[in-house]
Amino acid sequence: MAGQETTSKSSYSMSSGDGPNSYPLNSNFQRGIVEAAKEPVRKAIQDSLELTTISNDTFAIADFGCSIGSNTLIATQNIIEAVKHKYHDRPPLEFQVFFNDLVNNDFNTLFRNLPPSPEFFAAGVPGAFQNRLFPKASLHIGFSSYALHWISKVPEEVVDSNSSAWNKDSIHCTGFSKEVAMAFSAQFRKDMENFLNARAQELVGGGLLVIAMPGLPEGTPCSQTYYGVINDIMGYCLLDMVKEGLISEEKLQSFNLPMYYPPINELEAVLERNADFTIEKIDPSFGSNTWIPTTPSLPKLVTSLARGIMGEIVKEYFGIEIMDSIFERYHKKLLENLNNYADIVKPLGIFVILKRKAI
Ligand SMILES: C[S@@+](CC[C@H](N)C(=O)[O-])C[C@H]1O[C@@H](n2cnc3c(N)ncnc32)[C@H](O)[C@@H]1O
Repeated sequence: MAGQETTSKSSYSMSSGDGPNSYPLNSNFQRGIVEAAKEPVRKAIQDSLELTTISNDTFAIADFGCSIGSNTLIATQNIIEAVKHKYHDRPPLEFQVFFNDLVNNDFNTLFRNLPPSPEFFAAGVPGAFQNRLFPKASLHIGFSSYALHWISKVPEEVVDSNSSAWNKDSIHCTGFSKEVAMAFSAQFRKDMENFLNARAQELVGGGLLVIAMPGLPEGTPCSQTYYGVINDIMGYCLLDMVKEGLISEEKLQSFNLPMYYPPINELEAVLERNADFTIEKIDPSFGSNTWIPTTPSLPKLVTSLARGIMGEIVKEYFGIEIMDSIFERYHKKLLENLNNYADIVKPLGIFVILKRKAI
């Protein structure tokens, strides 16, 4: 739709700074994932990392979609410890850690929170991870946690009122027509292929690519998962605000979240099609213990999670003046409907270890 504002741009990032609504203070769930990844990452480094040489004794690690808070620092520190342990009997390594995220990411806050004397050389690498970001064969380990479900853009047909895949009825998940779901799925497939192709060029032979991301168990509709609930509640709040005349219907109709939670079989199919990596491990029910059960504190936790993730998008699209009102409604709706969520499938993660084939 020429000239119409849509959410199809790819410049959104997590809520910046370190204030009460920022991503660093609202990402405990993601921290649980990074902590759960510690042991399988250690094991993969011990058993599967297969480097013939490490030139200049320099070991390069990149975190794709690192965001702002301490989660990326925990994840990269865990990798460094495991690599040091594996190579303890060779000359000491120097570590270089590259923190990648979109250009709008608040890299300043990230770098301000580095430990005073980090045992690595740190660098920020801005740009979309669907593209090449590093020279050929220059990385030993790539890592990405809870970032690859962000697709590079909302598919064009989804915001085109002339298309059968025009999504005017739902911001995400419940209410998606078959055509809308197919458009999101195709965009995810394309983005994931680009991500894998770029990393295949950047990793050395025998290097590892570690991925943790949300996904859906086979046969489970998104609406029956916490991921679906988180996004659908936002949709219901926005709809209420349309009814009250606080935002226009047209504005809501063109709003979509650039996210896709792949069913496990869709992700597996993309991984298997890639000829450059061997699949060392796929765990389709990863990290579910990091979630707390349905308790009265859940609405607060989920609201803070949703604000950390969706806050910037909502602010940019609907304006800063309605932010507090939206998230107050969000919290209230969760409280009112708590009983409806008792049977919702816990958030499930997918954990993948890939090894770059010899080049
Ligand atoms: C939910 S956060 C996860 C951050 C961090 N890995 C963690 O575990 O806390 C997802 C991050 O992915 C980033 N992201 C989304 N799309 C991206 C892209 N195409 N390229 C690079 N980063 C991207 C977002 O800006 C955001 O910081």
